[in-house]
Amino acid sequence: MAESAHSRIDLPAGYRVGDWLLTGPIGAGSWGVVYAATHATDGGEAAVKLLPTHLLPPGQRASMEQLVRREVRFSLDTDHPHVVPTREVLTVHDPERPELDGATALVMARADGSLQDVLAAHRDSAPAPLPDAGRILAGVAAALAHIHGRGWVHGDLKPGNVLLAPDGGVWLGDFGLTVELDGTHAYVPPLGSLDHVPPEWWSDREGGRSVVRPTADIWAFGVLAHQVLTGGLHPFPGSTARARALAAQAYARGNATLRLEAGVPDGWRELITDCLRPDHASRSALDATALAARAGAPARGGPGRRSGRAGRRTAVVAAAVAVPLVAVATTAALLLGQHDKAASDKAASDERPPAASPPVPGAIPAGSDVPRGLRPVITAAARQCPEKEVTPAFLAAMLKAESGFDADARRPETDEYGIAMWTPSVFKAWAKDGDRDGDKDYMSPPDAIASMAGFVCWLDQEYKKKGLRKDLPALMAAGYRTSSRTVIEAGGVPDRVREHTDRVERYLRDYTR
Ligand SMILES: Nc1ncnc2c1ncn2[C@@H]1O[C@H](COP(=O)(O)OP(=O)(O)OP(=O)(O)O)[C@@H](O)[C@H]1O
Repeated sequence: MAESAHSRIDLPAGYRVGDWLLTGPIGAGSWGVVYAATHATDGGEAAVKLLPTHLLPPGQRASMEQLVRREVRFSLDTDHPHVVPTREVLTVHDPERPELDGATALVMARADGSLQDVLAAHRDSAPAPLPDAGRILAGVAAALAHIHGRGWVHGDLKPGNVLLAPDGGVWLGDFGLTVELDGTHAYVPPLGSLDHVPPEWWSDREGGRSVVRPTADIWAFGVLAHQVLTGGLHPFPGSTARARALAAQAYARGNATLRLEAGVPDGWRELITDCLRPDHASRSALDATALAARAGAPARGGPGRRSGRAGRRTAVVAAAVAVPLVAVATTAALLLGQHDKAASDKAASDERPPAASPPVPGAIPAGSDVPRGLRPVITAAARQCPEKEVTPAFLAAMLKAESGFDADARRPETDEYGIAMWTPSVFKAWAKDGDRDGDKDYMSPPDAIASMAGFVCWLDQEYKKKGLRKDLPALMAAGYRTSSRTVIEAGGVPDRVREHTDRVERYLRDYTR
């Protein structure tokens, strides 16, 4: 299925999608292909995931389109240091390439590679934790806690979906199976990595769809943690993914015991055991918040703590004799077939305590007065702009200064309306359909905020072109109240809007502390 959707996509270097020039393919997944790209004007780097669904047979198209819509929605609405940042979402218009015309393009920050690549590189070494194992797992667990906290389930946690950022950061990616819970569970097509789905995945079906719960991610984390801490070994025996899945089901039925690899450090051993409880009910004692706390707490005696390096090496060598190579499949889906990979790792490891999640620069602080419901809208709007000054905190400061976050604000005497105080005729030139309901309405906060983000982004770029690089937030606020020309001609903030721009700067400082 996936092959037919994107296997014909073969784009030359320099192919343009929006403002992005594709430089070469990175890889392909179940229903998309990912290209490296650079920004046409500022040279910034990105990864562009092209998701063509229109060529699928009608029976598959509807459900794939739904998955793509969810992936886009989740990606735009999520802002977390351990979730791959999405810059913008575009639609490809290229009638000369029917295989691509109409495809969704997800523009993401570009990673250097995935955890799967690291495991593959260690496949011929003796089983041992990957360098940085604790930090990687703490990052993944923090991402899961965030995702679950917002009422979603990732649904496809596996090493291939853990991306490693150029600065060493850890990002969870690929939200193709990510789904918002409806109460305690949700339904998705029966897709997923056979090596990472929980035992109940095979039987818990309704109308041909799998029931998915947060505990499915917890199970997948247990498998992934075992792989990371052993250089790739799956916790269940078997030379193929299907054999390992059968072994996991035998364990879930009580016909086999869980035998983790001997070299898994003690604290992690207990955590992995809790993640791999045999059924949803017993696993649900561990939620993702507790998982993240335990995965990120080596200094307090949590999983990362371990006796001396020499002791670990002895255990690892013993394990290497007892358990030769266990193949690890990274297959994407039942629908796609499988490929196996043997994996193991160097005996030496450097398990550093995980760094605490750094605050995202420019994010809206948790305790601020920005209305909760607006935060994802503002965050998604800021993401549409590649300029570093256009942050969620800046847009929030602008909205507070413009309307005090009042969606019904009106100033008829100056012809300004709504949360972003748009003048209707000006709005028309910048209008975006932020809530994607088919129209663009300055009284709709998502439309007004997305349009504001687009306008201030353009202002920022105009100022930079003219060599105005200082106090850009104040200049954007001034340009929004007057015009870019007024600000450029004044060479700074015109006096008549100084009071307003001071307010924006003050709010921005409050949100940046
Ligand atoms: N932001 C990114 N930066 C760099 N590489 C990426 C990025 N996102 C995905 N990739 C890489 O692109 C390839 C395809 O990724 P994609 O998420 O489409 O599929 P997958 O996770 O490999 O498979 P599946 O979709 O079947 O689960 C993978 O090799 C992945 O590591």
